[in-house]
Amino acid sequence: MSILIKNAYIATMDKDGTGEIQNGFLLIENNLISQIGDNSNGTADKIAADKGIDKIIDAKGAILMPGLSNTHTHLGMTLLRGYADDMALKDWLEAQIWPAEANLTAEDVYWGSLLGCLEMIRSGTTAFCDMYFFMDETAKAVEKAGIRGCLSYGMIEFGDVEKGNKEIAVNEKLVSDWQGKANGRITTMFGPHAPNTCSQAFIARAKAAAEKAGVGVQIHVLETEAELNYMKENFDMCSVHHLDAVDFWNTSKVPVIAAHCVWMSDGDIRLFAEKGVTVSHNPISNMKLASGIAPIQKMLDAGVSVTLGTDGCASNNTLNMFEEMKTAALLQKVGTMSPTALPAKAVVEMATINGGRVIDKQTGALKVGNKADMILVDTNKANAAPIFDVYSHLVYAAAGSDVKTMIVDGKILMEDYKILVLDEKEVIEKANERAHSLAARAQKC
Ligand SMILES: C[C@H]1O[C@@H](n2cnc3c(N)ncnc32)[C@H](O)[C@@H]1O
Ligand SMILES: [Zn+2]
Repeated sequence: MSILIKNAYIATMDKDGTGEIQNGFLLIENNLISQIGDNSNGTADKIAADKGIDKIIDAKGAILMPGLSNTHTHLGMTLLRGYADDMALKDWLEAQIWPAEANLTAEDVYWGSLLGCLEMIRSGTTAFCDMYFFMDETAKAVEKAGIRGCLSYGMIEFGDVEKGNKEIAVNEKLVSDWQGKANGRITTMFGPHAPNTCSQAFIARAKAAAEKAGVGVQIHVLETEAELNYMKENFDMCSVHHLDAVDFWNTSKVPVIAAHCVWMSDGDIRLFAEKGVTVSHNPISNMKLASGIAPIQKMLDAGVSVTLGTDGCASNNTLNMFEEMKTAALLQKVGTMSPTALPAKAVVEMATINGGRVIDKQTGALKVGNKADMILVDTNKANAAPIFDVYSHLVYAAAGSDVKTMIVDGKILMEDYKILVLDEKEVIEKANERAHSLAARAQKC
């Protein structure tokens, strides 16, 4: 299968390469990008005449860019969108979310995950990094929807060794069953939940298991001031140093993603930069739960690789990375009282190349040899006139609903706003049904 995209404004997001191409073309052969370049001399038409191309997309009036990577989700939780709002994290989890999740079934997570995939396709996310339960179901949804997913099982052990053994075994099975499946679109990680819900010994075990399996690890860390205080009271140090004591942040063997990182000290930031930890910044969730403002500009200045995530749909309440990009930029500016903090291009890099490469090294930028994961953003829109700077447009003016076409691993998932891989109506209906049934089981209704 070959796809030739022509007449596009291309934002390659290739940090060492091309940058932007005003009138560009891009050739996809099988699942890889095989050519990319300037089309002002009609190169695309010459390629089409020379080679038999299966599909030609005229992208005039659109921005072609890498698909967005959402590096922190709980996809099955999409069923809990709007289930409990306007609460602080601890209360929200303990009084509302965990009791609801105690009633989850595999079928709930399957339809919740498919709904999440649908929303991600519609709003430009080609890859995501997940931590949840019944992960076989999320894997099946990813397989069907055609996007890219890095899946971990959310392990909560609360210092119970027996429970810890079971949790590790479940995550190990996820890795052995799904790593590399769907032509490599599905990858896996280990997901110890957080330093205040899992013991230090358990988190160290999870890291060792990840290294043994050759997959990454992801964790929530320093999300709230309450976590920081709890760690200081109980261990006389913050979460970052508590885990550094067992060498958790060492990334020489496998990648480590730290979600939230709101309450990081300057020393914690230096340590993450030295160790090569990837941070997943979740500004909307942090604002909604009033967790605080992560020092993202400081992290970037220190050389930390920062990416963007939505968190679960119940604390956001969407999976829309365009909203996340705009919020990230605005929050950092108001948080530092500096309008130069987190400029637009840095935000787009967080959502594309930085996030992409932690999920799959061959994604996140449009360049020859990378996997063909990309989107077309429609600029035939009132909110897209005029465009003086493509990054400014993408962060401050574009909407997730401007995404008109998505290709993942060389396959078209949405073309001209039409979803080709899922029955949209069925997914929405079934997800609604499962959500209301879950709420009834959890005695919410
Ligand atoms: C994997 C586990 O993480 C929970 N979860 C969802 N959102 C957050 C958050 N912002 N912080 C911590 N845990 C969260 C899920 O509800 C699930 O219980
Ligand atoms: Zn989370």
